[in-house]
Amino acid sequence: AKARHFKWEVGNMFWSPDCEEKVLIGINGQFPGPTIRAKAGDTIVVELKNGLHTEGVVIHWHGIRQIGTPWADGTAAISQCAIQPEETFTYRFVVDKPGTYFYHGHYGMQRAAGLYGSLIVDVADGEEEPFKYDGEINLLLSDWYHESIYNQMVGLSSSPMRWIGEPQSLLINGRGQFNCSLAAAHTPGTKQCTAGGNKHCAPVILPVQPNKTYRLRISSTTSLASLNLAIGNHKLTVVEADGNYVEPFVVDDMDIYSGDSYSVLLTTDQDPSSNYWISVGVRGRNPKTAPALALLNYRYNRGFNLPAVAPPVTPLWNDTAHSKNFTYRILARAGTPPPPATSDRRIELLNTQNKMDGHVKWSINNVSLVLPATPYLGSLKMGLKTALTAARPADTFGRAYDVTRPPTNPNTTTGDNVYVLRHNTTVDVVLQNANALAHNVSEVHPWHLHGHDFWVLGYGEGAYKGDAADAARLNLVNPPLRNTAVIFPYGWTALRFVADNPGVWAFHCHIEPHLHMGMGVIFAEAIDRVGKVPREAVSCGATATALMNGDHL
Ligand SMILES: O=C1O[C@H]([C@@H](O)CO)C(O)=C1O
Repeated sequence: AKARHFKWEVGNMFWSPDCEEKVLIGINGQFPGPTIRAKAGDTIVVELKNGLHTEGVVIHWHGIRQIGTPWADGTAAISQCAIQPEETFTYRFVVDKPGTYFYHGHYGMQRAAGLYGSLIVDVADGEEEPFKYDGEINLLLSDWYHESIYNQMVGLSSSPMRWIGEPQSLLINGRGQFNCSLAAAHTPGTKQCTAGGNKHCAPVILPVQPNKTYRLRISSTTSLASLNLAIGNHKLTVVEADGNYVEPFVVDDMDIYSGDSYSVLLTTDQDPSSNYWISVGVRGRNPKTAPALALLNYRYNRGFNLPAVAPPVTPLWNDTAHSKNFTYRILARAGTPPPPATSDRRIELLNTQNKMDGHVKWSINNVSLVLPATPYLGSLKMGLKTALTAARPADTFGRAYDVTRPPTNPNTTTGDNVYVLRHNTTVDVVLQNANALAHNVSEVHPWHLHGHDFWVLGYGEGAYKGDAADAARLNLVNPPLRNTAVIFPYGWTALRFVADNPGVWAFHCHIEPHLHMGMGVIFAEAIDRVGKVPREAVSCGATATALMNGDHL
């Protein structure tokens, strides 16, 4: 294992991801940010300089558990103080497990401003992946809005709320099409996009050799959109999800929610005289965004040789049965550690869209998450009295709540939503979906846990009752290990994890506007066992004051 050093500077820059020039947040003048490639067991060292003019920044290493380094998790107000303009913070952490990961901003809505990139961990020297392939292709998926994140945040926080709406384009490796289609010949009413030369928005062309097997690494850092990916004529064999091997299964198309990552194997066994479409479309919300297209370029065809046939059609956005069919097929590969047979605590989290003084919020057991001025990791480690508000949030919600209807009295409060977890306890979380404020609306929410993988024990329809029928829906034999799991409309999802990583960890809906509107909780885990927090992580707010007054970390 070795240490891999990176010197990065985050900055605003003009960029045209879909050929419309906007300002986004890039790294070292690149968008998306540089890809980190490492081997399992390596230490990653990123010296991150904040080159933004007037705001803080942090970077979260999505899927990396940060075992023993909770201060490097990159969550503003949770694990560290935001890095101020011109300041440098050094992230130092071990990538312990091979897999497909990514990194992104975790302060306000900076992820949606383009602050993201890929993080790929290969097996350690001398180890082998449990499947074979000849080459690799990386697909980092995102969605893109033409309105700045500042407009978006003000709109979401206003009364009445101004919703951000659907994205203007979907991006593949930071490139998308707006107001034109690569497949205009098959898409009535659209203009043909051109080859693009070296423009930021030049279409993605992925060269492959015939009769080989490729590992496609696919991850989604979308702000809002749930995606579906398909490749014309080709089947996909799913082998990895969120840095964990899954029992291989074959699909024609796959759903990818924000926060998910996958590896799929693709064999280039089709007619080599043609190129093939890679199509990424919207699921789960009535789409207003055109699919993003890229080209699988069989050598030695010209790269910009458009397929004669239409791109694969994205399944209907509200075909939830299709989504469930895909998700339920994801099971742990043989050899994955099974979950403990029982748990020590069950936390049931009812997700509701809600109102507060005319503002629209998302709340969890009727409390909407608000982050504090002083990050939790420092304030809890230093034992500051002001770290937590008086009441701990509830472990359950009223069984009488009707999840099939809008809230009868939409009236939420805000709170810190900090759940205190005891070291090495096994925790079950049941995420309960419900009807939103409007009638007959219940949305998909991908929940992401920091600091851990969890086993996805099962899914159910309607209200979770915790009875024998619900228990029978749980898989304790080969549930997949993941860090992101979806709750389907009007349904529930049950997770299990072991609280074996002291730190303060966010657990939240990965939809950027929903987190902004309060859709998350915090797990404060075995704080007394957290190691020495670096000063740079706590040099703000009440922890800075305490340090000046001679308190110790
Ligand atoms: O949080 C949300 O708000 C809007 C809508 O419910 C109100 O405009 C929407 O689609 C969300 O996901």
